[in-house]
Amino acid sequence: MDKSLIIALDFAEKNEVFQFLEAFGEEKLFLKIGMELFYQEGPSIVHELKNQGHDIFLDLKLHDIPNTVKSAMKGLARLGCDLVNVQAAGGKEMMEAALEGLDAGTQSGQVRPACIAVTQLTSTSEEQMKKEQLIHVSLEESVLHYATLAKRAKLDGVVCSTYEAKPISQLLGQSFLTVAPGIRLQTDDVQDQKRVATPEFAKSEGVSAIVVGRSITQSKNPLEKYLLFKQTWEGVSQ
Ligand SMILES: O=c1ccn([C@@H]2O[C@H](COP(=O)(O)O)[C@@H](O)[C@H]2O)c(=O)[nH]1
Repeated sequence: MDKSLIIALDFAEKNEVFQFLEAFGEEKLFLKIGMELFYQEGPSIVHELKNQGHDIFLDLKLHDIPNTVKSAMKGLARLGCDLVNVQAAGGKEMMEAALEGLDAGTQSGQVRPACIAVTQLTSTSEEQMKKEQLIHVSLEESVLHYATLAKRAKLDGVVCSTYEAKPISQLLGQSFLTVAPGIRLQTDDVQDQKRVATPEFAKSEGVSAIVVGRSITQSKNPLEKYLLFKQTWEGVSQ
């Protein structure tokens, strides 16, 4: 998990996914399945990609009453994904219930999926947060508050932007995961993202894993673009 480059497979159907993956040959990837793909294809897409040897982040951002989240997580644990998530705004009790569900659904001999909490979406600016969520502290304080709740609930880490990763690690320790979407190369379009950073900056801030979607998936040459991200993120030349 540490220092992973996670590709967000925001596609409408599995044919597009398999066509996209063809360019990567036998390379084992860390893939993120989000709402768009999961709601169309269901659990079978997780099984198919796991069977190909990829690691899976199932990004469904659960947010409901504790009992519902616990039951849902029990089912998700059975899918065998590696990483799942909840919305920290659901509260500590809900996050604890998520872990109980994951523990209950994890088969013997398998490892429980890691569970992280979304703090403030990377598409949210401080101005929006204050105006629309009526949160009257800085965005960083809000993220640190949610991260602290997640840590108290014994989650494995959080989804945050690159800008909050270092303060989170300083406050909650290096082993508490910081997974950062909103990653772009300098020349990429930021689209709907607000708190955006380059992979170089994410690396310098000690982010645990970066999530990259459209900059790779909508590129004319996805493999070439992936390798560019990978080189700057991992510092490995291909
Ligand atoms: O705060 C968050 C939480 C999740 N995401 C997800 O990450 C990817 C980012 O895609 P890009 O195309 O690179 O912008 C996407 O699947 C989001 O659902 C996020 O962006 N921010």
